[in-house]
Amino acid sequence: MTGTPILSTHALTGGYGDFQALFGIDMELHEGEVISLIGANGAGKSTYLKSIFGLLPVQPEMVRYDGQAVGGTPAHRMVRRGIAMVPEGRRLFVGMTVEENMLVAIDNARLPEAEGHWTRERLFELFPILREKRRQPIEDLSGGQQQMVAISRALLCQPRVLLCDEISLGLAPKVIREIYAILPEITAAGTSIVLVEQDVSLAREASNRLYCMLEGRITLTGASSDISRDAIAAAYFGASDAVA
Ligand SMILES: Nc1ncnc2c1ncn2[C@@H]1O[C@H](COP(=O)(O)OP(=O)(O)OP(=O)(O)O)[C@@H](O)[C@H]1O
Repeated sequence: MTGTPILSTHALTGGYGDFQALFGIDMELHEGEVISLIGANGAGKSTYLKSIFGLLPVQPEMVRYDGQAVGGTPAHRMVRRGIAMVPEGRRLFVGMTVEENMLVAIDNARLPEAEGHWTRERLFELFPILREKRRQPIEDLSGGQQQMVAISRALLCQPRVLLCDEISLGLAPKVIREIYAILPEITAAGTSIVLVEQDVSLAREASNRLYCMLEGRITLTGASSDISRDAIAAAYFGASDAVA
């Protein structure tokens, strides 16, 4: 790909205290693109997203966003700059309503709701069930509906980059399709997406390019439509000939 990426990482290393989980991750995300990151449990996908998003320590030059070194910037400032995350497990606020959960990140948003593309009204059009349930406590919603709230909360930050950590996990196929159907709308609105996804078929279909991770390293990358299933299987499980 040509041009300056909106987000990139450079020999990114990281982990938890003395435990190193990531060993030099290079990645580029260009404007309007969806990239997916696949890999087995424990490969380091969530750790990688957290490292980008300022939830784990990294060196400044390891993460570049919009032409600047931003590695290690705290998450709330990342949000203000234009990076938002839908975390694994959704992390919604129990005891608050659907709408309160949606609004919780707005104070920190890159743009005020009225100036941004994403408004509650727009999100209620995309996810009509949330309009219906807007005054209900979040714990009364199904898993899929809660995921819609988590995505809405992130979009209300008006991000230029959206990091999604396993948004399909534990959801019924119909709900997954409903949620994935809005990804083109998100990119059309000017937001590029990094998608961590366990389901390889879903990851391929939804993304322009794919990265496969194994034990903290990228073992395969290429255009999602070009990479063969055999190459993915080899990269996923660690055969030495996994080359795109
Ligand atoms: N809070 C933590 N403290 C210490 N080690 C951790 C912590 N979270 C994850 N790890 C370890 O870091 C490595 C990478 O885990 P990570 O959760 O990033 O993998 P993953 O690819 O996202 O897997 P999953 O799909 O299961 O979430 C694993 O060895 C894991 O045990």
